[in-house]
Amino acid sequence: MSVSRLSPSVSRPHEEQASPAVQSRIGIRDVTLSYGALQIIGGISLDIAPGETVSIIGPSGCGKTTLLRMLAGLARPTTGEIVLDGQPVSGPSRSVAIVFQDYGKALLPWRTAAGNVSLALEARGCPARERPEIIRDLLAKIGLSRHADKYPSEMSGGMQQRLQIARCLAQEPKVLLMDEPFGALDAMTRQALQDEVLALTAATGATMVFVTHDLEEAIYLGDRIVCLQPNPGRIGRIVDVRLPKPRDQLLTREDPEFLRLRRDLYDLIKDDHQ
Ligand SMILES: Nc1ncnc2c1ncn2[C@@H]1O[C@H](COP(=O)(O)OP(=O)(O)OP(=O)(O)O)[C@@H](O)[C@H]1O
Repeated sequence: MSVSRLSPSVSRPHEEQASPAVQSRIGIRDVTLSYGALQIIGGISLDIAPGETVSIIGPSGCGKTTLLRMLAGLARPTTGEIVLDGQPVSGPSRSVAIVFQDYGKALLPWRTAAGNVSLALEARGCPARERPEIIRDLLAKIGLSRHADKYPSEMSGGMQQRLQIARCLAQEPKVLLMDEPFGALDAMTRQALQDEVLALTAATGATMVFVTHDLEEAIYLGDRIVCLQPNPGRIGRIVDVRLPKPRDQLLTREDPEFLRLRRDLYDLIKDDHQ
């Protein structure tokens, strides 16, 4: 499905568009996490609808990464459970992909761009004869067609991050978890990648949880924004983003609703820091 075929809609567009095949529902049920006596996450419950994008914001140390790691099956809740399509998450799964900010560490330096994407295909048992075409398509989608034979060290930060995203997409994840993936990139690259990720999740129907410190990014990408509060990490507020889709870097950011949300969230974050 091409993104341009998606009709613009307002409230909760993810529930109104035609459903692509791979959508997944996430349930976070009374989840706590403690390291020894220190409680990091204190009782979070949240349902994330199939195909929905939820942005997570909150002050440093409030547990955003920890929550994402639990969703990915990389950390276990101390109490409560995470449920993916009705099944408790008990460890990492190929249907859940995670993109970290630190793209340098996520890529294999001894493999080319094509080789790094191939890794995900190999892991999901994709036959060797089918891989070249899929790799070509994915690299084209993220604008790296001409760089297939380059090694990560020969690529810019933005290119490496796009490659990490392509590798995650090769996994054909039902759930895409992103932990400040664009934090280290310049503004133009960041906006281009925001649009690429939105287009790709719209096309595949993947459910996305996106952690960011950037309020505008949270609004631009999200169907909802979850604001976490610290000590221990818990949900302070959930904000619906009723902005038309597909989003547009100029029109969306000029929309009065966007500006209202930005002001609201700014006030909220400011209050949390006082
Ligand atoms: N393995 C660990 N052992 C002990 N404490 C930990 C561990 N991992 C994280 N923490 C603590 O848990 C808290 C939440 O960390 P987390 O990285 O989830 O926060 P965050 O909201 O993602 O922060 P930031 O915005 O700075 O990335 C922090 O106080 C951190 O020091």
